[in-house]
Amino acid sequence: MQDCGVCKLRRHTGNEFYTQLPSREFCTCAAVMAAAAVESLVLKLQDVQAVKFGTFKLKSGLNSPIYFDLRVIVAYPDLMNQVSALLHQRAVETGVKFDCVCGVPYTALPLATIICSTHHYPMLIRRKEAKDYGTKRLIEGTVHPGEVCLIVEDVVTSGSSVMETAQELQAQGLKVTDAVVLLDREQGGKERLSSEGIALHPVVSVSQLLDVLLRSGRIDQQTFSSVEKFIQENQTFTLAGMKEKEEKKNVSREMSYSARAALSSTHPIAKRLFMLMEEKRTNLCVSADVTHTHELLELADTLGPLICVIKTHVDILQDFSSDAIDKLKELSAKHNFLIFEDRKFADIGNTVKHQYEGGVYCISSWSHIINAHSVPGPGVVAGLKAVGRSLGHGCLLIAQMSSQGALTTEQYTQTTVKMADDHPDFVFGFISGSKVSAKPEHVHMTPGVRLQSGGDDLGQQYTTPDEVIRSKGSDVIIVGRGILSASDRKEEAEKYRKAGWEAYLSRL
Ligand SMILES: O=c1ccn([C@@H]2O[C@H](COP(=O)(O)O)[C@@H](O)[C@H]2O)c(=O)[nH]1
Repeated sequence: MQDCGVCKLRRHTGNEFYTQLPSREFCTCAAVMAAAAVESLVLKLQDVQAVKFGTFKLKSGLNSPIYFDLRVIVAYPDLMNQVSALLHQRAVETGVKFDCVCGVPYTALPLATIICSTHHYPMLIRRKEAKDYGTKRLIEGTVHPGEVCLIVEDVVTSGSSVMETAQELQAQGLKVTDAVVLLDREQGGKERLSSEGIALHPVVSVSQLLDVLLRSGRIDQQTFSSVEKFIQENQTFTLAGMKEKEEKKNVSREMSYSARAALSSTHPIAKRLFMLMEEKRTNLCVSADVTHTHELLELADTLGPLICVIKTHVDILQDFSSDAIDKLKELSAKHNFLIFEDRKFADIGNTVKHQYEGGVYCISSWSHIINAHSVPGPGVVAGLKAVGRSLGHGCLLIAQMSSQGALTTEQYTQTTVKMADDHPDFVFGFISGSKVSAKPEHVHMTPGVRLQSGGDDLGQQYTTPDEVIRSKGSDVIIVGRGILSASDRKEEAEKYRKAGWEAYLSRL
């Protein structure tokens, strides 16, 4: 029986696991066992040349007296298992609650795989670059928006790789609160991540590593001191830098429509819409809820230069004709706006396919954009996609409704977003009261807009253009009676165009 130098308790050392502390006392307490595990790990890492001393040019251009190359450990299965176990243990010790795990590409990918396979967590894989075919996803695996994802990394210097992965996950609606890392170089990564709301939990810090190597005679005092000095003098995160970044963040909070058009993952219809919005300086969609085709065409011609989209309810036209539709298509080309038939498909895939393609209206032959409720499940999208995708059309899913008492709950909205994520080749955005997807390629269009908030006597609720675009983060205002009931529709439409556009500019 001896006293433990760490926990101060008297413990048996007999046949149990023990380690020799620097103070030459023995113990089996958890803290000492952890210290022993770290010590054994550090020595093994040096044995396999994952830790090197000398002069190494870093990505930043700096010459470093220490270099970590954790890629080599894939050649040592036992070490891979040991590292994975320690990373997992670190996450458990910190009490982090998480639903899934994502490794930072590439070195941490096999580590995350071992953790997930051993402890039965669903894993997500982050691609460094999107494929230019297939789904074009940047995150592979099943994403459940709202779930918490734990990030796993091998080495952290500035924290930027962890941050990039966190941003991709967050863009999919996941929460990222914690990251576990094998080795923290203590150069500001922890502080930087903490400033972004992510707690970093290292298994070993560079100071611990240097201590172990010095104590075990693997490095001399001079090497120890030169690395310590390098770390102190090469911090990547400062309070001044953070303040500057905060200031920049406040100035530039949102991506422009044109930047979003340029993203490779943006759907062709969304690209066209973003580009024409920027070109025409308008995010106004007029809801042409009129009952005669002459009025529809007059509206399209008069308001054409002021709008990005004309929204129709073709089934309220009393004199629908394919001739009128041909004229509407001509006006769409003349004034460069898109046509959106607000049909709100909501049936099984086979039925919506017929409704979209055939019947009296042959919607797929003239409408660039259609929309659908997600309530029937993914079949509704599959049915519409079977018709519209090859025609280059796109679909908006109804994630929220503007009417009082709408049944579009938070969970319904999230499931709708997931459905959109599963069909990026056809669904390019949402009908919603606010931004429901963090993906910049998604377009959000909001109905129930008027210059004065309020409502009608049938449950419609109105929000102002500024509130919709600036505060709620939507992209397009859909205005019907706000314009249609004005004595001068063109003058009124210009007021909405201006209000919507100024709100957009204010968030850039
Ligand atoms: O949640 C929704 C979805 C669609 N609409 C449609 O938008 C217009 C709004 O017309 P206003 O005259 O501006 O109220 C109309 O065509 C609705 O069918 C919506 O209002 N809310």
